[in-house]
Amino acid sequence: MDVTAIIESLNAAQREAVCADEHDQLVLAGAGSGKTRVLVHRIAWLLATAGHSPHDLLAVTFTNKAAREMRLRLEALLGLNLRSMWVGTFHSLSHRLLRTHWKDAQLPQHFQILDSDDQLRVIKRLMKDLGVDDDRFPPKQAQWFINGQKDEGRRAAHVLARGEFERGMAEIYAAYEERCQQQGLVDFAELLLRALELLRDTPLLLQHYQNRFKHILVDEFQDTNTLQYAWLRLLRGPNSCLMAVGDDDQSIYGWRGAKIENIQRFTEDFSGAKTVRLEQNYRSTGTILDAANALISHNTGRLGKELWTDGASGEPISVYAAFNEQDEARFIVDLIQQHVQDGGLRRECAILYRSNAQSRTLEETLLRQQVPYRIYGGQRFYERLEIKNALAYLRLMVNRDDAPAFERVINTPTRGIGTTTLEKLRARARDEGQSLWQAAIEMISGGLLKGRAATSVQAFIQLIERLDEQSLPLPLHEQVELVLNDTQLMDFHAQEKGEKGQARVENLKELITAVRQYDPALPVTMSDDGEINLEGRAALEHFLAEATLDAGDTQAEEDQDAVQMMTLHTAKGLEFPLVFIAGVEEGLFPHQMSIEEGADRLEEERRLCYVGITRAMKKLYLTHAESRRIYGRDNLCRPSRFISELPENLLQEVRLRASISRPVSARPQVRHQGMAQSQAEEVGLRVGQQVSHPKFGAGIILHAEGDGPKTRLLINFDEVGEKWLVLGFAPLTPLD
Ligand SMILES: Nc1ncnc2c1ncn2[C@@H]1O[C@H](COP(=O)(O)OP(=O)(O)OP(=O)(O)O)[C@@H](O)[C@H]1O
Ligand SMILES: [Mg+2]
Repeated sequence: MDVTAIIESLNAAQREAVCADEHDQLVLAGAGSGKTRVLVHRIAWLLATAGHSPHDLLAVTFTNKAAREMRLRLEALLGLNLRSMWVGTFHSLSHRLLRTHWKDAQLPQHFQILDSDDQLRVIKRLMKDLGVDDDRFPPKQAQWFINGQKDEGRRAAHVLARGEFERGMAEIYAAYEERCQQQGLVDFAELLLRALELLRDTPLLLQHYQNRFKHILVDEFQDTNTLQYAWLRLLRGPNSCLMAVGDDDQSIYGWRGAKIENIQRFTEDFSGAKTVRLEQNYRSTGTILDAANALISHNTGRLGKELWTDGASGEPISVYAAFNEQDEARFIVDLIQQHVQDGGLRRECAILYRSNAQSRTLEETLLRQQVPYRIYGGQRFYERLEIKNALAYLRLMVNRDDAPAFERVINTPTRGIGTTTLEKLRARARDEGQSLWQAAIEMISGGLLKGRAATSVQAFIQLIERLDEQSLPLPLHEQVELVLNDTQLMDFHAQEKGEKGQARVENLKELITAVRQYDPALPVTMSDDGEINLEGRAALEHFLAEATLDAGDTQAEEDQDAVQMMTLHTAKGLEFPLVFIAGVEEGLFPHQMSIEEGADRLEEERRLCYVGITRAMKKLYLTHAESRRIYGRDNLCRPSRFISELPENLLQEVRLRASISRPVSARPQVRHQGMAQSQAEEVGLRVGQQVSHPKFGAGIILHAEGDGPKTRLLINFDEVGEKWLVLGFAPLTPLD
C-alpha cells in the first residue's frame, strides 16, 4: 500500500501523531489545525503499515454524517472497502453493541428505540397511570431529570434525591425504568448507559472487546459527557490505545452535560499518554484566525494554544449593522446572489445563527428570491412541531372540519382526552359521514360521551368557539397571540426544560413576529389614507395558506447546489468558504440566558462564537440588527460584546444604508397614482428613512415589499405606532 499518500500531506506535528508508536495520545489543538485529518490519517496509517485490520479499530465521531464522511475518506485513501469497521457516534455504536448482545443486556431481541417525543409520551402515560399530579411534576421536567441522571450514569436506585420534588422525580424515574424494561423500550441516554453496564457486568464480553479494539479514536473529545468518557475508559483494554482529539476552546455542550475537564483527566487517567499540539491552521485566512484568537483570549482557564497560518491575511471581516432583521436577511441573500453571479456556488455559503427561530426571516427572504437552501440538522420553520400545533389551532378557527388539525390539537396541550375517546369520535365521524368536529358536538349533545371525556371535549369545543369569536375583531398578530396564550400552548412548550423548550418558545414568539410582518399579497381593504387593513379572517386564511405552502416546499435535494443554514452548534467541525453569522447582538448572541447564568455560560457562548468564526475559510461576515422583532415587538438591539472583542483593524464596517438599502420604488410597471410614484422615485425612499404623513405624523420606514406604486411600506410612526401603507396611495414626504 502506498504510504506516502498517507503522510505526504501532513506537517511535522501531524505526522508525529499519525505515525506514533502504539500508545495513548491526546491531540489538543485549535480549530482548523487538522485534528480530524490526523484522526483519519492515523487510521489509514494503522491499517496500511501497522498490520491492523479494520476489525481492530473503533472510531467515534460526533454525528452520523461525520462517520459516513470519515469512512469515505478512508476508502478513498486506502482503496479498501471498510464496511466492517466500527465508525459511528456513541449512540450508534452503543446500539450496535446492544443489538448484538441483546440477551446479555437483558433486552428483548427486537427492542425499540424511543426518540425524545416518544419518550415523553411514555412518561406522560405512566404518570397518568400512577396518578401523579402533573402540575407538581411536569412530565417534561421528569424527562429532563431522567436523561440528566442517565447521562451521569445513575440509575433510579442511585439517585440522591434532595427534597420532595427530587424524591418525586426519582420515583417517576424508577417507574419509568421498569416500564421501559417491560416493554422493551430504550431511550437515547439508555443506549449508552445500557451498553456501559453490559460491558461492565459481562467480563467475558468486556475482555473480548478490549482485546478486539486495539485502537479507539475519538473526535471532538471536548464534548464528551461523564457517561461517554466512562464508556471509553471501560472499552480501552490493557493492551489497546486511545487517541482523543479535541479543542477545549470548542467545548459548546456544557449545557448538555459535556465535561471539558475530561481533557485534563485524560492525561491523569492514561498516564503514558502523549500530548500532541498542532498550531498551524490550514482553513482560514490570517485575518479570520487573528480575530478568532483575539476573541477566545477573553476566556479564562484555557489550556492555552495559539493558531497561525502561513496563508494570506485575506479580506477584512465585514460587520454589517442592519436596520432590522429583514434588512439583515436581504443583505445576506444579496451577497450570496452576488457570489453566485461571480461564478461561486451556493453550497460554499453558510448562514449560521444562535437560535433556530432566527431562520424564519432568512428562509422567507431566500424563498422570495428563489435561492435554494438547506437547513442542516434541523427543520424548516413551518415544519417545526410547535409551529404546526399553533397553526392547527388557527386552522380550526377558520375551518372546524379540518380533521388533521383537530386530531393534532384536541389533546395538545394535554387535556385528558385519550385514544379511546378519539376512537369513538373517529368511528362516529366515519359512520355518519361527519367531520370530527361535528361528531364531537353531536356525541356530547346526545349523551354519547360520558364523564371526564365529555367535559374535556366540551371544553375544547368551547375554547375554539371562544377563540374564534374573541379574535375576529383583532389584528392578525393579536389573534395569534391570543391563541398561543389561551390554548396554553406557549406554557405547554415552555415547560419543556432546557434548550429544546426554550427553542420552541422562541419559535412560537417568532410566529407572532411573522404574522405581524405578514403582508397578504391581496386582497386587502385599505382606508383612504392608504393604510392596509389586516383584520378579519381573510388575512388569517391567506397567512395559513402561505405557511402551508412554505412547509410543503421540500428542502433542496441532496445534490442540489444550496445555501447551507444551521445553528452555530450544528456547524461544529465543518468549514465553508463564505460564512455569515447573523444576529450578533447582546441578548441573542450571547444568549440572554447565558448572560444571566453567569461567567461559565458566557464563556461557553464565547467558545460558540469562536466555533462560528473558525468555520470560515475565505470571508466572514458578522451581521447584527439595530432593531429586531421578538414576540411581535421591536426591540432595540446592541451589537454583541463579541464584536467589540475583535481587534478593530481586522474589521470593516459595511457602509450599510448607502450601499444596501435601495430605493423602495423600483421601476413601476403601470402608472398609477402618478404623483406619489414619481415623488417616491425622485426622493428615493429607503428602508430606514424618516418620513412624514399628513395624518400619522413623522415616522421611519421599517420595511418595504413589492414593486412600483403597489410597494407596501411598514412605517413606525412616532405617535401612532406601526402601520402598513401602500406607496402609491400614501402621501409621504421624506424628512432626511
Ligand atoms: N497538512 C495539511 N495540509 C493541507 N491542508 C490541511 C492540512 N491539515 C489539514 N488541512 C486542511 O485544513 C482544513 C481543516 O482540517 P480539519 O477539519 O481536520 O481541522 P480540525 O482541527 O478538525 O478543525 P475543527 O476544530 O474545526 O474540527 C481541512 O480542509 C483540511 O483538509
Ligand atoms: Mg474536526
